[in-house]
Amino acid sequence: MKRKAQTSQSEQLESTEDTNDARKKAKPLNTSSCNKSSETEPAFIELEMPQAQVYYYSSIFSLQDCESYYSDLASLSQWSRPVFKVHGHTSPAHRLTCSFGSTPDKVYNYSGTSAKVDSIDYPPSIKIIQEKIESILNAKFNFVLLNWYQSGNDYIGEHSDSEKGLVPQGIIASVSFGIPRTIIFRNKSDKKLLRKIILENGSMVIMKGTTQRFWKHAIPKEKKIKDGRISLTFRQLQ
Ligand SMILES: O=C(O)CCC(=O)C(=O)O
Ligand SMILES: [Fe+2]
Repeated sequence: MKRKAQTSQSEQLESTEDTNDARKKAKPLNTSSCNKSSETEPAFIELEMPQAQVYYYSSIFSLQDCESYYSDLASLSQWSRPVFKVHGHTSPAHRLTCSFGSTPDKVYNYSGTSAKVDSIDYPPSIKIIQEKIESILNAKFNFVLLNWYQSGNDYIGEHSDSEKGLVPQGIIASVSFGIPRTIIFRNKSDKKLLRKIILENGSMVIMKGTTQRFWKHAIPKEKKIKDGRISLTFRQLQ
């Protein structure tokens, strides 16, 4: 495997300007397939991305549930602002995070910091959300990292989620509540190859297989946005 392919979240301190520019240039959603919605299996679309497996489920939660989950999650006591240490520089993240895991020893290392389990007691709303997506995906998750972008000034820079500590080629499922935000995917070898989707309230995007190896992703700044978005990124840690 090429070293270049093994990039990690340490790249997230890159300038956001490129990514913002990318947001304007990226082709809107390209879909290669769409399944039919049913009670147990909601509709999803697969993005046309070489060497990646990315699927988008537009609304798996009702509007009413979305509102109540957003306010439950926003009132959690565990939110904090991570500080990244890269090459001797420290820099506070432009978002808040917190994490929950099945055992206290679960740690997700990234970008000179680590997401340690804040609690093994999952708040009831997170349990319900997790059960729902586990049944849709027929998969189990043992760790969830939450991101709270309080306005369009908050963002996550381009990165791929480190395979270290994650089940190789496992699933990362990101569930969104609140104001819609754009996610941009950029191919690592053909940097002009971009894809973007709007992550709507109550939606889920999943990345699996070789996605992290060949693509980066980012939630760029969108300065006009005044409202918040909370994402729950469910992960499979080893
Ligand atoms: O907010 C999101 O949906 C994505 C966050 C993300 O990429 C991450 O936590 O690694
Ligand atoms: Fe990520």
